[in-house]
Amino acid sequence: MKYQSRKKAILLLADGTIFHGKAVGKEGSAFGEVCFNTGMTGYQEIFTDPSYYGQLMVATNAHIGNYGTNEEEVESDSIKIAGLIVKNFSYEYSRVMADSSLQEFLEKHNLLAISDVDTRALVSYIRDNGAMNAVISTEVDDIDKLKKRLAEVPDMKGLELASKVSTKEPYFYGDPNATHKISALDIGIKKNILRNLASRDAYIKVFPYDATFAEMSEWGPDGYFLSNGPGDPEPLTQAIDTAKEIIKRDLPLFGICLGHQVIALANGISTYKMHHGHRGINHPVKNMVSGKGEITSQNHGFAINREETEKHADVEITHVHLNDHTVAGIKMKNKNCFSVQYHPEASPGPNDSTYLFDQFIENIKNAKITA
Ligand SMILES: NC(=O)CC[C@H](N)C(=O)O
Repeated sequence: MKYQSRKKAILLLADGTIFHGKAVGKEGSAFGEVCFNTGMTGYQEIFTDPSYYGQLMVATNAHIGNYGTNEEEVESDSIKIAGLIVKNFSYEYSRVMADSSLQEFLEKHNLLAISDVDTRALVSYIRDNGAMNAVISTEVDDIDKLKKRLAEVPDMKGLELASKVSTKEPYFYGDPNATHKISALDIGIKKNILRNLASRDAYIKVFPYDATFAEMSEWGPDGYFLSNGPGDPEPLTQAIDTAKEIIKRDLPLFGICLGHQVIALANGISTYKMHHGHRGINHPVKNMVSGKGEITSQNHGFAINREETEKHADVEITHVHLNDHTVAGIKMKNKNCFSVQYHPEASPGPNDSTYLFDQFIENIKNAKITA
């Protein structure tokens, strides 16, 4: 499509600020919470990551689309972001492994994207003013109408979204003859987590977001996993109860991101909405046990309360985010339970934290020995 022929588009923030751009292809309006990701690569994985459900994603990388898309590089079966905001959109692409252009991929999934936005100014605006609801739209002639519709979009704080992305029915993943059986609660699970578990000799049964402990334990799993996912963790009352039941019985439990927040809530530690969150693939984390640094992939807008965690008798902080000293990982002192706020299954990398999957499998093996 010719640059000149593209329709005008805007990004309107909830505080009334407007950024100008052009429609990439499709016309219309898309609403959500605006957030930015600083990763230089991995756009297709980001768009399909269920944790982004309900969010308008700004890519800080100045060129998006230039390496096309590949059917296999998805974290779920559809695009989960609510809309896309970029600086330069590449209609052309070049990569041996690519099977289509990003434009075709967006069209197939019916996603609204706008380009030619001053994303550097936009990102520093979000950094200064915090994450907020916004709309991207080609309906630029009636801003007041857009403002009214935007005012009706619910706040991310308090929003339960896991039910929108979770599987409706339980399903199995991996080799049925694998050594370890794991029950995973799908509150927005990424495919690469399942790949990481299955590649460590595990067979996984994935359950809907509201599965009870009785349902998850019925097939006799060796360990339990709580996934990443979108929205505020606090309204996930059933998931929190299920976590409590697993913890009470001291069964092997591992949680990632939203799953980590659910484990904290199950321990009575509160969560809060961050100013603008962490989204990128170069976030520095310190492992407080080994003293080593890890470069990690992150994607979260909520975090667990650090003071409450420090004071907690049964919970220990194992990982800290080095930019803002928020809690990046915990373990329970006398239970077989640990979790991280970041993404050890990062794809594309970094792969510094994949040892956490090995640790989970070790925990499962040890529990089998002592059982
Ligand atoms: N990646 C995730 O699991 C994100 C968890 C949660 N929705 C948050 O924004 O903090």
